[in-house]
Amino acid sequence: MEPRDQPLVVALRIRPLSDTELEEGATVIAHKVGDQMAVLMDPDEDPEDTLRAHRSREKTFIFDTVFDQHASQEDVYRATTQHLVEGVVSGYNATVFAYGPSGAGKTYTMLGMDAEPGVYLRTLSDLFRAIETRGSTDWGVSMSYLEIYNEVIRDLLNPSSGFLDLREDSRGSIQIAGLTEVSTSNAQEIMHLLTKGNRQRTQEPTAANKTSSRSHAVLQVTVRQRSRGSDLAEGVRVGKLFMVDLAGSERASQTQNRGKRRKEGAHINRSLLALGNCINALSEKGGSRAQYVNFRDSKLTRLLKDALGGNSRTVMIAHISPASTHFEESRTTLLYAYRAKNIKTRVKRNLLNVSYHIAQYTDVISNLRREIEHLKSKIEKQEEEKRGEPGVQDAQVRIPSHDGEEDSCRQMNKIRAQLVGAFKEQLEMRRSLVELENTNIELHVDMSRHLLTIADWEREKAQHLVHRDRTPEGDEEPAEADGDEGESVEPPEVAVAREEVNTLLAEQRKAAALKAGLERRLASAKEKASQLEQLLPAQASSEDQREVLRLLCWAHELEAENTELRADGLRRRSLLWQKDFVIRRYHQHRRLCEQLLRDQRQLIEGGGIAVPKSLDERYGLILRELGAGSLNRLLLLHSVMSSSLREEASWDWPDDRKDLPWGAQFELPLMLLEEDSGGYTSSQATPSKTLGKQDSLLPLPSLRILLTPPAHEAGPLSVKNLVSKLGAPAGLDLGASRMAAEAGGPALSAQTLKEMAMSTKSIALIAATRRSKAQDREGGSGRSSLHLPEDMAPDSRDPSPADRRWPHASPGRDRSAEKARGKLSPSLTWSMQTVTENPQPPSVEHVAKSQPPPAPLPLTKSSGKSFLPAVSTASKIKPSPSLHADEKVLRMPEVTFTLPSATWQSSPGPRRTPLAPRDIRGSTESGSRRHSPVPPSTPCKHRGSTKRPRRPQ
Ligand SMILES: Nc1ncnc2c1ncn2[C@@H]1O[C@H](COP(=O)(O)OP(=O)(O)OP(=O)(O)O)[C@@H](O)[C@H]1O
Repeated sequence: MEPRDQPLVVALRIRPLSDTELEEGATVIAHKVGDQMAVLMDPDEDPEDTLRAHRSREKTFIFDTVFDQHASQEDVYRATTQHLVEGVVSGYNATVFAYGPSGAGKTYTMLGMDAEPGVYLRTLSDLFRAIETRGSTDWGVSMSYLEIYNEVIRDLLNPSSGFLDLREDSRGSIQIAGLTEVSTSNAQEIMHLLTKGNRQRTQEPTAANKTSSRSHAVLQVTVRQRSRGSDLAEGVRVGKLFMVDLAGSERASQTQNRGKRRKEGAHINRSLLALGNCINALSEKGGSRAQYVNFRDSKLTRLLKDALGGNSRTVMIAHISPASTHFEESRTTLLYAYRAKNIKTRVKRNLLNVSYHIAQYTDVISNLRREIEHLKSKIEKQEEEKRGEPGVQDAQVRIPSHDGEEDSCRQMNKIRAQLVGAFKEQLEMRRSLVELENTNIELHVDMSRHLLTIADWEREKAQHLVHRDRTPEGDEEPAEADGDEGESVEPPEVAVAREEVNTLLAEQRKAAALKAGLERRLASAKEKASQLEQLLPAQASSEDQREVLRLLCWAHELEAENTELRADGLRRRSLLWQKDFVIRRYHQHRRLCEQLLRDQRQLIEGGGIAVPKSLDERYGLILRELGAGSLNRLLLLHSVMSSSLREEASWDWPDDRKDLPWGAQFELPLMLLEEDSGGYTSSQATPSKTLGKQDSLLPLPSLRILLTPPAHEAGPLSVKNLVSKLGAPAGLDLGASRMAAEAGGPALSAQTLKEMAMSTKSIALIAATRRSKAQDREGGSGRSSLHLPEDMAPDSRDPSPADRRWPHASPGRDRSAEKARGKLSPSLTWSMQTVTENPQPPSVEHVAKSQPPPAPLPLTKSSGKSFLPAVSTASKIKPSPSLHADEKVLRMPEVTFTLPSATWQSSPGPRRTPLAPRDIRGSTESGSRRHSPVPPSTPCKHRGSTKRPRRPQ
C-alpha cells in the first residue's frame, strides 16, 4: 500500500429532512443520482416548468460515493472508512473528516446514536478485530480526545486540565503537552470514554441545530505494534487514526448568530479555510509541482499535519441537508468538497468531441423506439391470439391447476415487481449517463476556455520574443527597448488555467471511467430485464401478461421521451457554448486587426509615407470608429443577447413568436459607407474629437426583425459584393464576422445564417421583455413604444415625426427629426430566406407565397455536425437604396427591434397602411404591396411548418 499515491476520497451524505424543515415547508433539492452523483436543484426554479430546466443554478457533482437519506450508518462506514483500518494496523496514518454546515449530520455520522452507532465505534470495532486476527504480535491501542474551540485546545477526557499547548518536537511531529492518552483494549471502552468526553464538548443551540457542536473534535487512536521477541526499539510500528468531527462550516452571514456565536464562527471558518488551503497545497505537492504547505495557519491544521502530510489515507465525508431552505450552505459545501476531491491529477490531452456524444443519444433514442415497437407488436400479437382462440378467453385455462389462481397471481406479482425494479434501475442509470454527459460537456467547454487563455499567452510570449529580437538592430522603439521587461513572466491566470486544465483532464478521465462502468451495468441490467421478460410465463393468465407488457411499454416510452428531452437540451447547450467560444475567437481577431491598423498608421505617419487620399480617409474613419467604441458596444450587446439566450435556453416562446426567428428577416449592424451629402448628411463626418456628441449619435445598437422584406428593395446583392463594397466589419458580431471572413467567397454560408438566426432569437427575446416592461411603465395603456422603421415605406425619408418612436430613446425623442439633421443612419436589411433573384420589388403576397416559412428546428441530427435547421445558402442580401451611394463616410447604422406580437399596438403613421396578420401570412386579401412592420393585432403565425421540438407536458 502506498498512501502517498492515494487520492483524497470524498463522500457526500445527504441527511433526511428534519421535522423543523418540514414545518418550514422546505422541499428536497439535493438528490442522489446513481452511486456517485449528487444533483443540487435550484429552489427558485419552478419544478413544473420543464422547459426552463436549464435556466436554473442546478448543479451536478460527482464524488467517490454519495449517500442519501436511505443510507444506513453501516453503509456509510463500509464505503468510507472500513478500508482505512488495515492501513492503521499496518502502521500508517489515516484521517476521516466530517465536514458540512451546522446541523447537516456530521456528529450523527461520526458518533451516531446508541441504536445506530457511527463511524467511531464501527472503526474501532474493526480495528480491534483486525488486531485480534494478527495474534502473533504485541499490540497497544490508546486514544485521546480533544476539541479545538476558539483556537484553543481542550482535553475532552480531562477537561479540568485547562488549555493545552501544541508543540513541535525536534523531528517536526506535533505533540500536545498534557493530553490524556488512555490505553484501551476494546471498542466499547473507547465508546464509553467518547460519550463521556462528548458531554464536555462545547455545544450551543444555534438556529440550525439545537445541539450544535461549536468546536472541532479530534479523536486520535494510536495503534502500536511490536513483533514478539524482537528488539523493542526496532520492532515498533505506530499507526494513527484521526477521526475529526469538524464544527459547522456555515458562513456568519448565513446564520443569525450574534456576539459570542459570531466570534466562534470566525474561528471556525479560519481553521476550515486553513484546512482547505492545506488540502489544496498538498494536492499540488503530490502532483508535478512542489508547493509550500502552510500548516501553521491554525491549530487544526498543525495538529493534523502528520495525518495530512505524511503517510495518511484521508477521507472526507461532506454533509448537507436536502432542504431547499439550506440551498446556499449546501452549495458552498458541495463546491468545497468538490475542490478537495480534485487533488492529484496527471495531465493528458483528452479533448472530446461534443457532437460525438450527442450522436450517442440519438442512438439511445432510436434503440428505445425500436424496443417500444417490438413490445407493442408483442401486445398486439397476444391480443390477436386471444381473439383467435375463443376457448382461451378464460385465463384460468392456462393456469396450472395444482396451485390455482392465487398462486398464479402471486407469481405474476412477483415477476411484475422484479420487472419494475429492473426498469427503475435502468432508468436511474440512463439518467446518470445523461448527467454524466452534461458534466462531460461542461468539462470540455471549460477546458477549451482555459486552453484559449494559455494559447493567448503563448502567442503574446512569441510576439514579445519577436519584438525583442527586432529591437536591438532597428532603433524604431528605443524607449521600449530600454524598458524591456526581461523574460516574460507567466501571469497568474495562465498558471491557474494550466492547473485547471490538469484538473479538468482528471475529471474527464474520472467521468469516462464512471461512464464505462455505468454502461456496463446498464448492459447487464438490460440483460436481466430481458431474461425476466422471457420468464413471463405461460402459467399466468393472458390478462396479466398484457398488463406487464403494457407496463414495459409505458416505462420505455417515458424513458425515451426523457432521454430525448435531455439530449435536446444538451444539443442546445453545446451550440451555445460553441458559439460563445467562437465569439471569443473573433473578438481576439478583431483586437488584432485594430492593433494592426494602428501600427500601420503609425508606420505611415512616422515614415512620412504618402498614401492615396481615399485610403487616408478610410484610415481616419476606422480609427474614429474605434475611438467611438461602437464595436465594443456591439460586442456588449452580443454578450447580453448570448446570456439572455442561455437563460432562455428552453426557448419556450409564445405561439405567436416561436417561428419568427427562423423565418424572419433581420438586420445586423454593419459599418456602412455613406455619402456625406444630400439627405444622408452624416454627423460622423465630424471628426471623433466630439466624442460626447458622437455617443449621442450612436445609440445602443439594436436589431430589427421583419417578417417580409421592404417593399422598395432595389434587388438582391450577393454577400461577396456587399462585403467587398462595404468593407469587412471585423468583430462586429458572429454573423458580421462571418461575413467578413467570407468577403472573398460566395454568399453567406448556411452556418453563418444559422448563427445569425440564433442571435436574432435572443434579440427578439430581449426586445419582447423590454417592450412588456415599457408597457407596464406606461400604465398598461396598451400603447407600446413600437417604432416604424423609416425604410419600410417609399416616403420613409420624410417621415412624420409624430409617427416615430425608438425603443431605446427617451419617450420624447423624435427620431425622424434627428435623421433629418443627419444624425441617424439608414439601415441594411437582408433576408434569411431563400429569395429568387428578382430585380423588381416583390409584393407582400408574392414574398409570402414564394417564401414559405423555413423548416422548423429538427430534432434529428443533421449532417452530423449541427442540429440547427438547414438554411439556404442561396440567401441574398438586399440593400436599402442608400447603399448605392458613394462610399465616403464610414458609419455605424442604428438598428432597431420590430417584433410582431398579439400584445403590441402602435399608432401607424398617416402614410402607412398597417399590415394585417394575414398579409404577413401572404393572404391575397391584402391590397398593400408595401411592407409594413406594423405588428398584427392578433398573434401572427407563419403558415407551413412551424413546429418546434415537441416537448412532453
Ligand atoms: N442521516 C441521518 N439520519 C437521521 N437523522 C439525522 C441524520 N443526520 C443527522 N440527523 C439528525 O439531524 C440533527 C443534526 O445532526 P448533527 O448534530 O449530527 O449535525 P452536525 O452537522 O453535527 O451539526 P453541528 O455542526 O451544529 O454540530 C440531529 O438531530 C441528528 O440526529
